Amino acid sequence: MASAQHSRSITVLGSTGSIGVSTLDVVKHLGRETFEVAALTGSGNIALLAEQARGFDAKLAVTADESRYNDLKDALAGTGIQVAAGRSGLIEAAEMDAGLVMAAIVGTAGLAPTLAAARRGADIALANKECLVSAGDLFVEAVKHGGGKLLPVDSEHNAIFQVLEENQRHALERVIITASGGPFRTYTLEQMADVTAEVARAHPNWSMGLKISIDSASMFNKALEMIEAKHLFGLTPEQVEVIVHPQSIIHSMVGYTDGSVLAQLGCPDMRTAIGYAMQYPKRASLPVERLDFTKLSRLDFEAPDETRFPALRLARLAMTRGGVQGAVLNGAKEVALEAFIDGHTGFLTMAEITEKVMTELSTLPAASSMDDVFAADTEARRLAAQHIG
Ligand SMILES: NC(=O)C1=CN([C@@H]2O[C@H](COP(=O)(O)OP(=O)(O)OC[C@H]3O[C@@H](n4cnc5c(N)ncnc54)[C@H](OP(=O)(O)O)[C@@H]3O)[C@@H](O)[C@H]2O)C=CC1
Ligand SMILES: CC(=O)[C@@H](O)[C@H](O)COP(=O)(O)O
Ligand SMILES: [Mn+2]
Repeated sequence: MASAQHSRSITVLGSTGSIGVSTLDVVKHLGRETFEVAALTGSGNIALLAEQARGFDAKLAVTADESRYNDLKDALAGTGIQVAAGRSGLIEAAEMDAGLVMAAIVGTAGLAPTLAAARRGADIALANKECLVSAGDLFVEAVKHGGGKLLPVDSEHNAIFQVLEENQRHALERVIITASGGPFRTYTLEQMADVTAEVARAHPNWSMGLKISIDSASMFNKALEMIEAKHLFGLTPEQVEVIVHPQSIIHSMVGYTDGSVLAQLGCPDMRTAIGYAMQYPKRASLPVERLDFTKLSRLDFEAPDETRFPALRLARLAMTRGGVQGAVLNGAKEVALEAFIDGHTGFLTMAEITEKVMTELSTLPAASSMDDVFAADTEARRLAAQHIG
């Protein structure tokens, strides 16, 4: 007799964002018998958060924005769904008893709640690359210590995770991370100098949140992903390669010592990576577009240009220096990115500011605890804000 399947409980941190919405779409597709929703968190988009909480029968809904607590409370009045707000609300959501937590808050704001989930032993489906960029091996250790699995969601890392067999790790030579090159792949530095956030956010292949879209345009997204790969897969900086692949069909590759290169391909739809992380080690059946090779005219590859996209060089510097340099790079970049979005600084200035701060904080000692990571992040933000003026 077939045994009844118990559904797994999932919490989605950042459910109102691009990854969050795709995650709930996968949850809906897989059905109640596969996943039930524990907690959902958002920030400013209260209407969507309340709609999701009702639709998925969540136990808890949290807005990160304390000033919106009453709005959320009103929107969920009479439903029996618990409501919370602010940093403590995010931690409450992360600490609820869900076996799987999708970490899809954008930026360093995602680190503390994701850590809380990791420490209590949840499996972490990790979209929030900033956790690994800032906290590096300390974050990996926290997940290991908690006893949960670390399941990469970022498309490139999910691709590597799909093709990297644990019993072949001894023969792993390199990972080759693909980069679309973003909307300014063919621009000169002069052309990039005057671009606006509105133009920079238009990614050629992926539909994503505002910040990661602009990071793709500056290739800071790829810079973060290089550092993310180093920590996720225990690589040396030299083992992390980047290749520009404008079509975003190959999501990344693994090169072995026998010369073999294994790749994962698919249409650019995050539900594939999300579904793989959610159902690992099984595979879900998902309603995503299938690759039609007869319609793919070509797959192109170009060497990355670190002069036009200095973020890549800064990532290599951060990886080589080690310690808290990832936190410094990311903290400074986040402040510069906000300033660019608000029209207070230029597109190219983002890398200039980040590099200045990395130079100023180049001798910070390695982190022995998360407090050191948060301190490095705070100091990088303070200096970046000073440079912006
Ligand atoms: N989008 C993508 O395809 C991919 C994204 N990623 C990574 O996943 C993460 C999420 O990206 P994405 O979904 O695009 O981002 P979005 O901007 O679309 O969504 C961000 C989510 O975080 C919430 N949020 C915003 N600010 C805060 C805060 N201060 N505290 C707590 N929650 C907050 C937002 O709430 P609200 O909207 O209600 O304000 C929203 O739920 C990022 O780290 C990104 O780099 C990685 C690979 C691909
Ligand atoms: C979908 C995803 O994982 C993004 O990180 C995407 O890869 C961005 O594309 P590029 O940074 O390569 O332009
Ligand atoms: Mn990615």
